[in-house]
Amino acid sequence: MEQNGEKVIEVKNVKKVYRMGRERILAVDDVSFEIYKGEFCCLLGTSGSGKSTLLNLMAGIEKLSTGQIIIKGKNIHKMSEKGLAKFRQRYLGFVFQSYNLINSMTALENVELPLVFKKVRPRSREKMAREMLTSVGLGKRMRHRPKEMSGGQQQRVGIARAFVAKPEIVFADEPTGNLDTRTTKEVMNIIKDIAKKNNQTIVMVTHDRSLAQYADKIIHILDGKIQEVEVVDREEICEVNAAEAAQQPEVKAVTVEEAISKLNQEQENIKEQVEIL
Ligand SMILES: Nc1ncnc2c1ncn2[C@@H]1O[C@H](COP(=O)(O)OP(=O)(O)OP(=O)(O)O)[C@@H](O)[C@H]1O
Repeated sequence: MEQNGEKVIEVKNVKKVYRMGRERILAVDDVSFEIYKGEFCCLLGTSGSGKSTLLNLMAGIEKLSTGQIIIKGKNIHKMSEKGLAKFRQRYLGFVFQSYNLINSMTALENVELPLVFKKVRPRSREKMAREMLTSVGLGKRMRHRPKEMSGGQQQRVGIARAFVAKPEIVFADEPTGNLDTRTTKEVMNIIKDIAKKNNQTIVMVTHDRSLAQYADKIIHILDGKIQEVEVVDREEICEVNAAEAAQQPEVKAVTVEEAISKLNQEQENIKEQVEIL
């Protein structure tokens, strides 16, 4: 189908090969597509189909083997590391399945983080972060740390952090993968509403067919290849009919090893934030 508007992302004949000793894994196999400004695009496929690899290539987190990825007219894989980091700060936001919040920081401080990297002044960045947290319904949770919030609330902090600097494009990798059905709906609606209001482009990876109903474009991936591109007529989209039974929270004992591993993960998260944001 012909589409009008500004092409914000062009993926051209992209391949990604991983080498594991003598084994060669073709994770993304000659993929081409375009995403337009303001589109909500969903990369849909089963586990191991190559969705996350493709998203990471589009976000410049992974290096491609061949092909081109053009974002806002710029070939991102030709940029220097510094140039790419600046480009990400300016144009891109990220939402992760495991939230990737910094546990030692409050919700407010987590949301302020991209603005710190953008060198926004403290007073303005606090105001922006407060407004963003209020808009995702967390006006009363600003001083809470991630562990003092539910999974859905943590992901709302993750969304506030991804959108606070008003990036043109937000990449989301299984953003509701750890949430129950009711919270998934809330989180998806928040992402969709904020993006529509500001004409932001969303690229979301999921294996969950029911989430594709939020998208304008669904790219079906199988074995690293595009099977089909569906451009959805928004008027025809109907509400998900999924069961709303909230899951029972899991009670789990934590061993000393698990606690140490969590602390190490925390360090990794901070490092990752600094690299990505
Ligand atoms: N760093 C890596 N090194 C080697 N192989 C990898 C690496 N990352 C991914 N792969 C392989 O590439 C293929 C695609 O993986 P990818 O994570 O992109 O799939 P996915 O569709 O996102 O799966 P899931 O939904 O389970 O996350 C898989 O066969 C995977 O084993």
